[in-house]
Amino acid sequence: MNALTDLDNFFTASSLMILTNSLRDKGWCVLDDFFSIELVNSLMNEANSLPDVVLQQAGVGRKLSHQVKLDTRRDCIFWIDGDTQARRDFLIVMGALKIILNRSLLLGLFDFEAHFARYYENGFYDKHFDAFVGESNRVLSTVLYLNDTWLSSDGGELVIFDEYDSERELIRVLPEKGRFVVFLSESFAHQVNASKACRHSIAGWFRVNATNGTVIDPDR
Ligand SMILES: O=C(O)CCC(=O)C(=O)O
Ligand SMILES: [Fe+2]
Repeated sequence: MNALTDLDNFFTASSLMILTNSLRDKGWCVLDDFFSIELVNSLMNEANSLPDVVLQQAGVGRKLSHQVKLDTRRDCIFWIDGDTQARRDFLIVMGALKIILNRSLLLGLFDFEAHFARYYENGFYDKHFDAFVGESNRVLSTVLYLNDTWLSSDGGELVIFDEYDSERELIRVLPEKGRFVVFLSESFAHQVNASKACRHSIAGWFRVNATNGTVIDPDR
């Protein structure tokens, strides 16, 4: 994959337009075929071949308030560093997207963090926000779905709720291969319905820098 010489090469002009317009107008977007199928395939191979022992039970809260709570969240995760070509490629592409989004929406995004997520049968994630106003530096949430096939009977939908009425369902997204979801982290409550098959995805967050007088960012 090329270095970041020509940012737009990774994406089609039309999908970038849909993404930026939707984020500006609604604050969320669902796109199919946003990434090349080669990249999605190699990420799926990686997700599939990660052995159970390297995955960690996902928790809620950050740093000192981090806790594993199996009654609210049941998925296993593996943070993505540039350890393999596919992971490096994904981070490069998301870095390109960060620059494009900063140029078109002036979001001031600073970095991107992401993990593979595996929801085994009966895995779920209760309704939550990825960020709380004034408490987090996560600005944009992203999810890329990897499973080669997904039937509606497999469940595992991502449900996004209305930003002004968090009881009202806005959209239900089936985790179909290559589907990419982006939404404002502080604005939209969402949940993952119980999955009846093993569900593979990459969840990621674009963040702003939270360095202040006492704490240096980045930190997880
Ligand atoms: O996998 C999904 O559809 C969403 C996951 C999620 O909400 C999260 O990891 O915070
Ligand atoms: Fe989330």
